[in-house]
Amino acid sequence: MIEVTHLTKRYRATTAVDDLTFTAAPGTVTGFLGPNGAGKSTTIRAVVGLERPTSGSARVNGQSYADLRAPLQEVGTMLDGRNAHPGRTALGHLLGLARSHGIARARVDQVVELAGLGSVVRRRVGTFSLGMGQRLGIAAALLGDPPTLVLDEPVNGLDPDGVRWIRHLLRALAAEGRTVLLSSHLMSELAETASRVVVIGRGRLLADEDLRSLVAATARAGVVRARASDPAPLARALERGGATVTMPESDLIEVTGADAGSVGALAAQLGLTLHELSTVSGTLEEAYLGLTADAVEYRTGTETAR
Ligand SMILES: Nc1ncnc2c1ncn2[C@@H]1O[C@H](COP(=O)(O)OP(=O)(O)OP(=O)(O)O)[C@@H](O)[C@H]1O
Repeated sequence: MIEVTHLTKRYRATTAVDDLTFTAAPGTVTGFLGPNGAGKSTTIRAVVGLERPTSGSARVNGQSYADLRAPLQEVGTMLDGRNAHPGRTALGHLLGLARSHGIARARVDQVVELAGLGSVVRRRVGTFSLGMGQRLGIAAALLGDPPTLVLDEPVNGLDPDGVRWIRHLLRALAAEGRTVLLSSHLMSELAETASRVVVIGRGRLLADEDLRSLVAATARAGVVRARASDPAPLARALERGGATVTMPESDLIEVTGADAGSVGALAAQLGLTLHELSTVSGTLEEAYLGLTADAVEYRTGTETAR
C-alpha cells in the first residue's frame, strides 16, 4: 500500500508536487501518469525516501520509507534501470544486494530466472543493452519479495517481447495481492497493464480513477459507426427517433444517442445493407490528453515566455 497525503515538494521557485493525495492499493496495478515535468518522479522519489517532502507525507505499507526496517523486503523500486555498477556482473550485483539484506542465494537464482537473465547473468552490466538493464532493475526490485513495487518507466527500452513479459509479470504480482505503482508515458501499454490510473499535471491531482470508467467517459466512447452505400435514410430515421447523427464520409454515419443494436435493427427495417457497424471505445490516450490539455498548455506558455 502506498499512501500519498497532501504531499508538497518545492525546489526554490518551483513547486514540483502540490498538495497531492492518492493511494495505490494492494491487488492493483496503479498507473501513474502526467506530462513531462508534472511531478511524477519527484512523487516517486518521495515515496522511496529519496526526497524529503516540504509538507505532507508519502507512506509505504503504513510507514515512511525511512522507518522501514528492511526496505528491500517492503518495497521493490526501479527508478533507473542502470543503477548497477557497469564493472560488476549482473549476478555479482544481485548477490551483493542479497547479502547486504540477508536474502538467500536461492532467491537470487529465482529472480534471475523470473527476469529472463539466465544466459547473461555472468556478463558485466556495462555491456548490457537498455532492455537487459531494465530486466536487471526488475530482478533487483523483486529480490526481497516485497508486497509493494514502485517502477518508474519500466518498459523503456524493452522490445515487444519484453514489454509483454513485464505486462504479464506486473499483473501477476498484483493478482498475488501486491501493490504496484507504475509510471509510463506509453498509454497503450498502461491501458493493458493498469486497472487504476492516477493522473497529475503541474504537481496536482487531475484524476484518480478506475481505468475503465476513465476511458468510458471520453467524448467519443459509445458513438456508433454505421457504413452503408447510402446511409442517408438511416440517418433521417435515427434523427426522427431522437439520436444525433453526423456523416463524416458519404457512406458513413456516426450516431450518438442510440446503441449499435437499435441502429442495426433500424437498418434492417429500412432494407439497408450495413458494411460496418461498430461502437467506438475510448482510449486511455484520449482520456489522458483531455485531462492534461491545460497542464500542457500552461507548460508551453511558460516556456515560450522565458
Ligand atoms: N532537484 C530538483 N531541483 C529543482 N527542480 C527540480 C528538481 N527535481 C525536479 N525539479 C522540477 O520539478 C518539476 C517536476 O519534475 P519531475 O521530474 O518530478 O517531473 P516528471 O513528471 O517526473 O517529468 P518527466 O515525465 O519529464 O520525467 C519540474 O519542473 C522539474 O524541473
